[in-house]
Amino acid sequence: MGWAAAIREISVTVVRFCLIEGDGIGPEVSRATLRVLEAVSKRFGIGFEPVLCEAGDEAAKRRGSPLPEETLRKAKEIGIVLKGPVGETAGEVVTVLRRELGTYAAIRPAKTLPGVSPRCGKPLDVVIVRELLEGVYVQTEYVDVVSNSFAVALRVASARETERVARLAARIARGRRGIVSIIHKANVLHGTCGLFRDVAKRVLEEEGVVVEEYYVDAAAALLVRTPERFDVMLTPNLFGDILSDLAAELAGSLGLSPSANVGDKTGIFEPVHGAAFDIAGMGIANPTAMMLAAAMMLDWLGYRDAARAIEKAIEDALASGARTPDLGGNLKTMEFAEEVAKRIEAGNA
Ligand SMILES: NC(=O)c1ccc[n+]([C@@H]2O[C@H](COP(=O)([O-])OP(=O)(O)OC[C@H]3O[C@@H](n4cnc5c(N)ncnc54)[C@H](O)[C@@H]3O)[C@@H](O)[C@H]2O)c1
Ligand SMILES: CC(C)[C@H](C(=O)O)[C@@H](O)C(=O)O
Repeated sequence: MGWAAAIREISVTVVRFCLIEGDGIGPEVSRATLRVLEAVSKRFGIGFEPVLCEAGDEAAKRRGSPLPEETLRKAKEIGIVLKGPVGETAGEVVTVLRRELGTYAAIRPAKTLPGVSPRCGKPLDVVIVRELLEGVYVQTEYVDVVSNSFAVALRVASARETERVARLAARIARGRRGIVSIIHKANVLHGTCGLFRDVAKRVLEEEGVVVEEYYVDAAAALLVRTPERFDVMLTPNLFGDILSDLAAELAGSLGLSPSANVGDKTGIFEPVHGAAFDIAGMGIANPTAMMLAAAMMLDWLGYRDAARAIEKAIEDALASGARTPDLGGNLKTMEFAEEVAKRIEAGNA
């Protein structure tokens, strides 16, 4: 995907990572992704050492906590997490992991892949760069417990976090069309969105990329009407959450988009989608987003060829007509995984 070179360049022979399978379809897309990593291992000789860590709704039932102490300790010690979606406890797992590992930006590509019909009639190819530690995600809320009729949430924006996520967006943009669209709502939220817009604009101009800005409501409409006008979209936390689901679905399916949540030396790689309880246990979930999350992990670690092989095998499988029901096909999750894995093993992806 060409974004990682600017972030980190390390070389390891065995990739040790925490694997959180999660809830709902999480274990299904995780198993499919492990099959693809097995193929990568055969083809490229990279060793993988997934350290199974529990987190999510099931962990809460079994261990009394959605994010057991042991999981948090291992995640911080290893610093690399590949995770499936968790369920209703996401607010106690995902947001805490992001804060504890200091992953300040979510890089969320949404791209219409070969043979996939975009939902808006036009292909989409955008990267959402989402600030990931601030906004309302500081999760500081006050409820008037006496009347139970009033609640207030804190929203945080700092120059420091805005600046580093903007510098990352600029680096990503330089490897693409050189344009960053700042998404905000500074016409109403003069303080928080105003700061985000002003700091981001200054930094992006310093970085020498073309800067555009859009109010988030219009950006949502324009993403559907004229997706080609966007390339890299830099967003505050909550807007990025919403727009990345929209972009993934417009590109073809929520099952297609990965997220690389990166810190200075830590990374959490996950699909954008959730636990999809409505289809869990049916073996029909699209594992592409989680496979692409694994590809982003490899890219970030410096294994460009292996990452590209996963992307190419997915593209080739889709182009050949292999697809899961969300894309109008009838393949099961593991059948699609086999289509991808065999292309990697054969060496023609
Ligand atoms: N990062 C995370 O761990 C994460 C992210 C989002 C939601 N969640 C959690 O997931 C649970 C369900 O959330 P939701 O229903 O709002 O959103 P969702 O993303 O799970 O599902 C929305 C719709 O998209 C479909 N879908 C999602 N992923 C798919 C895939 N890979 N293949 C095919 N179809 C797919 C689902 O079937 C559903 O119709 C909630 O408990 C939520 O808290 C977790
Ligand atoms: C589940 C939730 C905590 C999470 C978020 O809001 O960030 C999810 O929607 C995402 O996009 O990763």
